[in-house]
Amino acid sequence: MTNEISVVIAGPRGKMGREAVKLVEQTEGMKLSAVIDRQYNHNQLSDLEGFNSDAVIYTSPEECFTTVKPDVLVDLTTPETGYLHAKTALLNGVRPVIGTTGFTQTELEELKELSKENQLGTIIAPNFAIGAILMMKFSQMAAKYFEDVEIIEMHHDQKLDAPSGTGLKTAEMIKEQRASKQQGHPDEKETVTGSRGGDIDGIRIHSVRLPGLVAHQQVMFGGEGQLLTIKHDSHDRGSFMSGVKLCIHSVMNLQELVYGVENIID
Ligand SMILES: NC(=O)C1=CN([C@@H]2O[C@H](COP(=O)(O)OP(=O)(O)OC[C@H]3O[C@@H](n4cnc5c(N)ncnc54)[C@H](OP(=O)(O)O)[C@@H]3O)[C@@H](O)[C@H]2O)C=CC1
Ligand SMILES: O=C(O)C1=N[C@H](C(=O)O)C[C@H](O)C1
Repeated sequence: MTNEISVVIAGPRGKMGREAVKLVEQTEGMKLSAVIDRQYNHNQLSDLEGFNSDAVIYTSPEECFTTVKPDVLVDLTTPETGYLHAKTALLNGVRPVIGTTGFTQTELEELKELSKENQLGTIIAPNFAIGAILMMKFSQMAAKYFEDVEIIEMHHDQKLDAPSGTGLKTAEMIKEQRASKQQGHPDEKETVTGSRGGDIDGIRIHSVRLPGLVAHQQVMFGGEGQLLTIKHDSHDRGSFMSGVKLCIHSVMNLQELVYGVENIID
């Protein structure tokens, strides 16, 4: 009989997945029981360069969950795959911790329902870094006093989704705080489509993608004669790992879906 949390990681060869594999392997009380990868079915992770874990690789999430029966799935893949993995996990008694971003509102709602029906915790974490979570919370606070705000999120050029999960969540949190407003001049016109960025209830959001970046965001509030900028930078993916660890522990005690790590740190 062991009290270890049995964890499966999907996307172990990815930039985040590699860090998460190290984290789980190095954390007392957690065991990396298997990984889900679209290649290398039934190999051991240690067959791949850079890994020394004896965790077995599965290409089929269903086979993985029914064979291994883990407690938690940590997904760090792509939007379509992450959604399928989360759904399959919930249907097989496994609690998802989802770092993957880019889910649609309908997908989020569906996972919320499934989580509730199965009384299994799920955490959807647009950003695991404590600094980014605070940036979102501070922005929500500031929105009470400044109604004009624009978000600039900046990421590496391999990112698939735009805007980022963090940018979207920041806008949603600000929206909860401020009255709806269309910003800028009422007659403004874009002479180049997209110049004013995305529009979330009047909040403008701009996505920058450049090699050399990791994950960065600034939230700019403008008022009479003043500008408030709230900014966060992740310079490397180690910044996300304490949040991943917290979520693996927290999801064990949840019976429903929680969207945003800010809801579990308080
Ligand atoms: N919540 C947070 O704090 C953070 C979230 N993220 C999010 O995590 C996700 C992963 O990011 P990152 O590690 O940078 O991305 P990478 O592209 O480096 O890694 C993605 C991994 O997913 C695998 N993958 C892709 N498609 C499939 C598929 N169809 N089935 C199974 N596996 C698949 C890839 O395998 P292959 O090599 O075969 O393509 C790869 O190993 C993104 O959604 C990103 O936005 C990132 C950082 C922080
Ligand atoms: O793809 C990334 O890299 C990141 N994705 C997340 C997001 O979409 O907000 C979190 C962080 O910004 C890094």
